[in-house]
Amino acid sequence: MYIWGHLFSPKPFVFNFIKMMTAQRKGSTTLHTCHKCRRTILYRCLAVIHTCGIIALMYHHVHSLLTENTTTLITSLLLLCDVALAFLWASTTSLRLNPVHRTEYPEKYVAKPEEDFPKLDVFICTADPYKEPPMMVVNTTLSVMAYDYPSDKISVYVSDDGGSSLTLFALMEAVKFSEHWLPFCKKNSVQDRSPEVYFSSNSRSWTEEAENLKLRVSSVMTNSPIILTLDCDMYSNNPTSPLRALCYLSDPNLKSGLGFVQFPQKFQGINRSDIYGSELRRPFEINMVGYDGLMGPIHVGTGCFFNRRVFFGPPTNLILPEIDELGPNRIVDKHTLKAQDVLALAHDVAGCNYERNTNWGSKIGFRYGSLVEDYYTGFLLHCEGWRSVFCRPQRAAFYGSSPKCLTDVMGQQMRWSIGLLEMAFSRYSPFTYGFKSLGLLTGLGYCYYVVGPFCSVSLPVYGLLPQLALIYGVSVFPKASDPWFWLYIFLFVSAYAQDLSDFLLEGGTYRKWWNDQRMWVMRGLSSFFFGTIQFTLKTLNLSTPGFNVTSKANDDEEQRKRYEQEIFDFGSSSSMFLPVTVVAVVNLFAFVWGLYGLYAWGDGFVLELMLASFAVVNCLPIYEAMVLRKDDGKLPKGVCFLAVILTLVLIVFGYFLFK
Ligand SMILES: O=c1ccn([C@@H]2O[C@H](COP(=O)(O)OP(=O)(O)O[C@H]3O[C@H](CO)[C@@H](O)[C@H](O)[C@H]3O)[C@@H](O)[C@H]2O)c(=O)[nH]1
Repeated sequence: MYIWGHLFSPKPFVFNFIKMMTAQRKGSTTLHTCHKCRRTILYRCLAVIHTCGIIALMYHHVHSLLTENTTTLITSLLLLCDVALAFLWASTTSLRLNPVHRTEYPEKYVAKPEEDFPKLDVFICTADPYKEPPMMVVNTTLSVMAYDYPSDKISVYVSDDGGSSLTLFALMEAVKFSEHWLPFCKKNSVQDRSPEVYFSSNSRSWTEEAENLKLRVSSVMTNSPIILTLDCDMYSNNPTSPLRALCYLSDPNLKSGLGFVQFPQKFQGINRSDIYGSELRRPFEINMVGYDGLMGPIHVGTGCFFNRRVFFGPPTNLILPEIDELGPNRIVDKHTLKAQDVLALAHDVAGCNYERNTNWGSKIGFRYGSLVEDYYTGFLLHCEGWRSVFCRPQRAAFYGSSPKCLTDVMGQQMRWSIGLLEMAFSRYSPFTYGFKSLGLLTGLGYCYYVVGPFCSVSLPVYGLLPQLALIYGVSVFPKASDPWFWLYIFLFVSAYAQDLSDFLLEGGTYRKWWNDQRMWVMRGLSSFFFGTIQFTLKTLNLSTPGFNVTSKANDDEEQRKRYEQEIFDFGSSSSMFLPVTVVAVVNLFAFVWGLYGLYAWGDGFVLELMLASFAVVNCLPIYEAMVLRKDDGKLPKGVCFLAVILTLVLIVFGYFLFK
């Protein structure tokens, strides 16, 4: 672990941007404001109507089960899937009932005396110099060191789980460079403080263990009351972020119970219509404003300013660590920083075996037990009674890099789904734990993520069963002349319309929404599907899924071109896409067959046909990658061949099910 920051000579800090804004806002002393989103009333009304629709659908299923003997298995399967989807809808809706938007006024903070600027420890983690190029780590480090904040109060702790000499060397060079870079940025009011971004801009104008170690070492050396956690690729894009966080963390009305201020994750280099849904707008922005009106946003691992006290028990019950030097309230004299005994202790608490027989990871610090340690830790902190705040300045606070290859996107989501399943089946499952302390809406909101992998059951059923039924002329949905037909239409339109409006109201576009909803289905049929299998194998002790670091490097020129041209890249190891390819082929077959059937069977299969046509439109990139493309990003012949074989097997299986 390397430590930089206030080891440099302190430079006077200049708040040009802030001074400018101060002139505009003299008078009021409020550091932040919060207002409810205007859509709230409409959303609440829609929630009531949609709930009635879901109850009616359940009644319809149960009634069919009791009265129609022939389709018991099919109706039971559809009922099961609808229960999972209804729960997913309910958990999303809990986040639509009280969304809020906040504004903070960092320009007012600057008027405060210097002692009101608490010390800030920044934790940056890296693990793999191939997937996370050292220059990326350097840029992130320099960008936070150049915050509009007293330099002598910032300490940066970088941990490298890969132990790379190259990363170490790059950081040592960065230290030398920072002596020029920091004064330059502040003197010239540069806003892009990641050198890479600044120089490329034409305007010129596992981790939680890696985390607890930094928590202890920083306790010994600086013990700053505020901690910022960052992934190595998340550079600072807004130098006022610490002051914005302080607008909340220093507020006497909030401060005793405020655990953390979470900024959204934003990504650079995403193509125009975001074909892989990489902006992750729903988890990182839409849902966050919903959580913010309840107990506060979930923790998403990076871009988060913590109150150090949050790691030592509930707000009303301080849990002290095993040695006094690690306590959150101890004041460290900066002159002792380089003392031999301090360094020796820092070395000691960083040891691999230090945590044995202690509360680290269970009652104090970041919590162990899931591959989504951020979500897990945030959940337990909220259960302890801590609150959080979502801070989304107009100029994005941080930018990171998102995977640009579909296989990497799916790999990352698969890891998340395994982590979420670990949580779902743990003692601290959001399904069963915490409702009492969190309240119904926040509790349901936390379930939103853990219920996601369970939809990997609903999607194949909805992607295959009605289509196979259509092929054999068996109807599983009501006919167009049946009044229940309109219930299905209503539920589909209502759910999708709400999803679209969420997206548009939080700054998305129609094209991005379309791609995002397609990725939701693709994730369900690949990442979540294989994640569930991996989790099952892990539970049976047959495999141990690890933390496969997401690649942030993008060296493949052809792949980069395809991404920029918005062409799907299925990569070479495409077995991950077998289930979704099978679903694509079955739906195409059912769609063509259903069109013919429309003449032969009349209006009996309108819903089945609509479903198949919706799937076909969504699967257009898959058909293209199977048949029309010749480049390296196409679906390999082996996967296409297997998909066709499996489709035939399913059609034969359908014969026994429906005939
Ligand atoms: O053994 C490890 C593995 C990862 N990392 C670092 O952890 C960070 C996140 O890893 P990444 O591969 O980028 O994971 P993502 O899935 O892209 O990250 C999201 O999801 C993770 C798991 O929920 C969170 O830890 C992250 O903060 C969050 O941004 C990176 O800086 C890595 O260098 C380590 O330090 N040690």
